[in-house]
Amino acid sequence: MAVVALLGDINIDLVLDIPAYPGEGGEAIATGQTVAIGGSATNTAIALARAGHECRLIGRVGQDAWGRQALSELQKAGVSTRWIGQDPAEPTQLNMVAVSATGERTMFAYRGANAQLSADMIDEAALTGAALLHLSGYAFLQPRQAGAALRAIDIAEQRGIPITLDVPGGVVAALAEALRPLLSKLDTILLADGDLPQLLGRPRDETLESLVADLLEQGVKRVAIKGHGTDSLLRQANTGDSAPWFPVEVVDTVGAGDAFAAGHIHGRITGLRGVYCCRLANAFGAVAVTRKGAGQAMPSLDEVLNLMTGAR
Ligand SMILES: OC[C@H]1O[C@H](O)[C@H](O)[C@@H]1O
Repeated sequence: MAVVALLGDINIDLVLDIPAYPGEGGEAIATGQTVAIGGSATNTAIALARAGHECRLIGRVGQDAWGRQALSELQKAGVSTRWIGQDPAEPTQLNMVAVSATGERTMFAYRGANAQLSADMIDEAALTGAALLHLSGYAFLQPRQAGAALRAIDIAEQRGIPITLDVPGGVVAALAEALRPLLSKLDTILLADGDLPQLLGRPRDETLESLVADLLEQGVKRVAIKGHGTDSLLRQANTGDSAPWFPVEVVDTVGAGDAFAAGHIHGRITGLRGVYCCRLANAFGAVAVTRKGAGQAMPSLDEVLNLMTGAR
């Protein structure tokens, strides 16, 4: 198995179950709650570690109980915490996540220690021997953390390490300006089709094919379009692959995109063809949505393979 370096948020998610999203100014009574580890890059790291890869997570937590819980859960999942700093001034990021009965989520975040990761904190050793560097788009929301992500990208580029970037749902408007100059550096970008126009600053009615073609012209080598109830796609310069979504019962979509990214990365670093990367990504995502929470909902490889082969 391979070494994967990942950079992004390390959070504690407080997930509240609500019957339906009440709309602005409305009120909802929670019917249940879960407190567990989350953060987009963190979730992907947990899924890849469960698939047997050596995952080195680069990030920052607070010197507090949430930070200690996060480090302990990461270690239990087999993720290396050697490159995670403990910030003396800022708390670990706490995310309030409201999940409705249909599994859709709304998040409220205080970024805390994550946003304190800076370029000078990036230790080149974290990328030594890495088959891939994976970044979460959330890392580009705050200038200091974005500087750290850019430093990691520079190191990866110098060493010829492929870079993957996940664009989380709901934040593309805030990220587009920061992400556009990076496109030519990416091996793979993973995003939802609905986020493409905003990422590229193009009209909403433009076809998916022309938007993907634009991304490829800008130098991204592979564009992975997340399916959720629909086919997922993988486009490269001369080829395109797709795979159908798995019809599972959706309990909670938090972390689904992170699991999807893990499936693609697992396929990529184990040398699988594009169509199998798509299938794996769908299966990782599908298992994740059948369970509550993010980090703890990340699937094992056995669960993924059972879903793909129809085993019970
Ligand atoms: O992608 C899901 C993650 O995004 C947010 O950062 C939450 O922490 C959650 O775990």
